[in-house]
Amino acid sequence: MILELDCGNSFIKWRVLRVEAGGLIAEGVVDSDGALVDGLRSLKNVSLDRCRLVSVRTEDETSLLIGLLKHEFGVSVVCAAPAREISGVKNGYDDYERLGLDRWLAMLGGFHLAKGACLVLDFGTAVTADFISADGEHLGGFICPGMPLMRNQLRTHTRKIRYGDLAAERALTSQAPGRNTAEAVERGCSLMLRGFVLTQLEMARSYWGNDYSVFITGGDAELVSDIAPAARVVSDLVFVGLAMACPLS
Ligand SMILES: Nc1ncnc2c1ncn2[C@@H]1O[C@H](COP(=O)(O)OP(=O)(O)OP(=O)(O)O)[C@@H](O)[C@H]1O
Ligand SMILES: CC(C)(CO)[C@@H](O)C(=O)NCCC(=O)O
Ligand SMILES: [K+]
Repeated sequence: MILELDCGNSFIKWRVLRVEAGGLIAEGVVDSDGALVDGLRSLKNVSLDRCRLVSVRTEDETSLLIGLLKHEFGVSVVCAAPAREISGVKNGYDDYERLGLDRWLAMLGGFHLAKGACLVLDFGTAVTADFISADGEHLGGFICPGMPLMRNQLRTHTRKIRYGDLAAERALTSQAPGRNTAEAVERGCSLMLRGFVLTQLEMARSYWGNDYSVFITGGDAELVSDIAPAARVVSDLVFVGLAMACPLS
């Protein structure tokens, strides 16, 4: 069985697949290396042989996790690495090694599924947009704060913006102007993301007319998916790209 990991800035998304049929055996989201090991240990009838992972964490943090996985489960680990070109997608950064690997893999996955021009939007801790033309050329992208960062900046830099998780969750059941702090902040930030999506769609249309696909991924995808009805929400887009960048040899 193969363990796949997407190590983001706040969470580690993991899943276990059967090697032959590629069938999903288990999956989860955890907030620490320790919680990952505990989660994997608790699985019944699972024996891990190999692991492939992508990380946007520091080299030290990633090495620590790889060491832990080797020690705990005896797996061999392959790590996605920066590349100038994979599967017809050409990295558009001036310095290709600087492009976030989660963005790169989501782009590979998107272009593979679209078989044409595409816009890839990821709503995680950070929000990213990337444009890939029909010939696989990465035109570049955008990075801005995601929902958790926007919310926390407001909390950190004001005295009186304070509310709990339950209020936050309740606030997001509507888009109407807020009548309390939680509603005002949660809906305000949600509208920032939705406005961002509309701007990206406009830009894509200016490049490609109607001839492009949109992919939305990341933990907060559901906050914006209805603003782009033609978009495909693909929660495992990074894993699609991970399999392309790190095929089982
Ligand atoms: N099951 C879940 N577990 C954790 N976060 C979730 C879940 N479902 C939705 N979210 C939301 O997703 C966001 C985090 O997104 P995601 O997990 O894609 O990225 P991340 O690992 O934090 O960051 P990065 O963009 O660096 O990969 C948070 O705002 C969180 O509230
Ligand atoms: C932008 C994030 C944080 C999104 O997860 C990640 O892709 C990253 O750390 N990227 C490096 C910077 C860049 O892509 O230009
Ligand atoms: K991500």
